[in-house]
Amino acid sequence: MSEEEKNMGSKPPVSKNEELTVTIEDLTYQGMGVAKIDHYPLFIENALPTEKVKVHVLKTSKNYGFAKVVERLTTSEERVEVTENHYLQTGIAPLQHLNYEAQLEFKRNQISELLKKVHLENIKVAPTIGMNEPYHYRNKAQVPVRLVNGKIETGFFKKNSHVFVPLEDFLIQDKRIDEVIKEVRDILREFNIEAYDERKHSGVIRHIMVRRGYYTHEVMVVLVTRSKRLPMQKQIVEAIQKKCPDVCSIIQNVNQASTNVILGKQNKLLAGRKQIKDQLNGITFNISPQSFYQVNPVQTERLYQAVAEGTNLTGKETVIDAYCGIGTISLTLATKAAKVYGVEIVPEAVVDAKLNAAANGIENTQFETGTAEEWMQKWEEQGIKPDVLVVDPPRKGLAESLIESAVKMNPDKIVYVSCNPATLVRDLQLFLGKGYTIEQPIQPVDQFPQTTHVESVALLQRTDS
Ligand SMILES: C[S@@+](CC[C@H](N)C(=O)[O-])C[C@H]1O[C@@H](n2cnc3c(N)ncnc32)[C@H](O)[C@@H]1O
Repeated sequence: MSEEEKNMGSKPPVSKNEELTVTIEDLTYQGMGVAKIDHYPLFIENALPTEKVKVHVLKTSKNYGFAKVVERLTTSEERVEVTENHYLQTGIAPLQHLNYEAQLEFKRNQISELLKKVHLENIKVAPTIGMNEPYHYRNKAQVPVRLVNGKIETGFFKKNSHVFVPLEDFLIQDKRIDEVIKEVRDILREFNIEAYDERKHSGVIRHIMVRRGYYTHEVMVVLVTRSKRLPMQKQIVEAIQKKCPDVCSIIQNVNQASTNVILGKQNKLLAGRKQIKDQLNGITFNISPQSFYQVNPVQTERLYQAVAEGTNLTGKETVIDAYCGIGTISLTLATKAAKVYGVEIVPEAVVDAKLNAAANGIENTQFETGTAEEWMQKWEEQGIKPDVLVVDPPRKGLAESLIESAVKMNPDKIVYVSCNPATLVRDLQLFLGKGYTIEQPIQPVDQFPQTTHVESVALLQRTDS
């Protein structure tokens, strides 16, 4: 039994409001410092391994507690001095205080540690591919709009609270997106448009969403409203077009539900086009408001290059791209394959994927709307035999049923693109038990600098191939 397990159930060795001096031993996957008092973990924001800190205990439970730094007594060599605490407090940039080299290592290490836990330390993890400029990279922003001191503001909420922090520089968003948000906010102020009030479920504007093409510079503005009607619609649209000539799509999205989900189902095109365009590795993509599109274009090109290297296509292969979004991976691979099948659950994204294939003159793709689980089974029953399967699931990873269909289809290679190392390692174990092996290091690619998110690519190969 470990010391932690022995302590479980006994009274915590610290109590709320106590002040004590501790040394940080570790960093959690959420970027919090960990200090141990008699093996009892205290989680502390803005504290890095090796640092000695005086802390105030905020909360204790049976097995762990939370504390905040009162004074930092020693400073880690890996610390970046942060003058603006908002990005840590709102969770926009929970690793902002850790230097970038150390962030990249933190991400690589997360995957290695998870592999070690399940005795797969023989699988290597390559150094994380990082960015030269790890700020202002996001091509999409979804910013809440609230009334603060009688004024409409855009910003973010402090973590786990209803405290709203107005912001103008969002640190990790494309700078032009920040400017457009400010312009739109000012226009909403000018026309006295009401901000959403979540307690009363009243008001008009809930969020401003902005997307910008990295290569095309085309901008989409989505005004997410609680009400079906957008007062002063014509004037607002004209003002946005006048102030921001790069905006080529203005959409109203209606979300009447009391929910944290940002977008509702209904889009009304107010001006311009329903989609904006962007490019990745020389291929043009149309992007609708609801469609998933990787948020870091510079790193996405590197991510997709890692996928393409893993597949090592010769032009003869049949490929399945499960969880294909708007077909970005499918179309990247289609020029090097005989046929690519894609499946995606969001209908708008499938419309985009088909449009994208046509717009790029790519004729060897077939996109289906539905769940990857159901379509993998259908394709398996239809006798489709992929040489390569690419999976790029959401954080929850793969369903066991999909893994079963995949194994029955017996592809030579499975390229697993993951945004969650925990589910990646869980799923890899299942494939390893079913005739697949991993010979090449897993490749992390830093899609989300300053945050704790970890993206990586793993290549599974059939043992008898
Ligand atoms: C991480 S994204 C990857 C998209 C695409 N490969 C890319 O790089 O842009 C995952 C995608 O899976 C879709 N999705 C989620 N659950 C799904 C399911 N059960 N079946 C098919 N697609 C699903 C999401 O809508 C999203 O587009």
